[in-house]
Amino acid sequence: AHAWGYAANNGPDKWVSNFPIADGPRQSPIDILPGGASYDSGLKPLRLKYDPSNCLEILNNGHSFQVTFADDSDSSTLKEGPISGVYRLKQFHFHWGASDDKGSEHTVAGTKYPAELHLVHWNTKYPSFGEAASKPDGLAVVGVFLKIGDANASLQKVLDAFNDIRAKGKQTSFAGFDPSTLLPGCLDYWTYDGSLTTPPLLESVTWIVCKEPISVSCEQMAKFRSLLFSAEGEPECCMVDNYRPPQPLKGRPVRASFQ
Ligand SMILES: CN[C@H]1CN(c2cccc(OC)c2)S(=O)(=O)c2sc(S(N)(=O)=O)cc21
Ligand SMILES: [Zn+2]
Repeated sequence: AHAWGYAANNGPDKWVSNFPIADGPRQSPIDILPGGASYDSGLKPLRLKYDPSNCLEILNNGHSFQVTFADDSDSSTLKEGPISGVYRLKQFHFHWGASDDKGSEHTVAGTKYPAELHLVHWNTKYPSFGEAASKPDGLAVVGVFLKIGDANASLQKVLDAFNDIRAKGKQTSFAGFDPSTLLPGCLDYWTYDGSLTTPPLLESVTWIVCKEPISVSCEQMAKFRSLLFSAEGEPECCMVDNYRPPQPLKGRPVRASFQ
């Protein structure tokens, strides 16, 4: 069986054959309707504390690129917000389009952004990431939209590492990066119960989607699109449109931390 991807023959519409949960009750992403979200005054502000010394490496996994963090202590964590307990940062990655009119996974009243950042955290009530990944409260992913504007100096540090990871399977050390420099100034968010947006599509994610986007320049978007889905020695295939479209809400409430 060929591996999953984003092409016509192995893309989002085909995932259900190997991952039947693709048609499950709490799939992600979704189209967020601000008018349909209910303000919940009980929602706390997000409490994010990241230690740059936990930053380990950057790798091209053939679906996206990700920056991986050491998660053997509570030094890079997400607390409060809609969650209870302590969740540890495992990795962050992005999804983007072939052009600036698409690329995000979540949409806001149908609006697509050119890219979306995901910061993946796991619940330390479970012994490991792998254990947590299959539990209904196992993961918490903070989503941040990218919008075309000024060049983003913090993002540029990540893009400068791309020459070493152009092809699938390439990785290189990446140290001392503080992911909080990728967060918007305002941390107002929407939250709902969902899933991973890629196989295995596990329904274990508390989604926390920031209302305010961060900026990215056109030139920086071009750099994202210079990565390859393909491995060295294979026909080159540009890594673009690595996003799953919005999935049915199926009656789920979407709460807002702001009025
Ligand atoms: C390939 N992408 C996923 C890889 N991971 C995963 C998760 C659980 C189990 C597993 O294999 C058993 C792998 S992951 O947790 O790093 C995430 S987070 C995420 S998203 N876009 O919803 O934020 C997609 C993936
Ligand atoms: Zn993602």
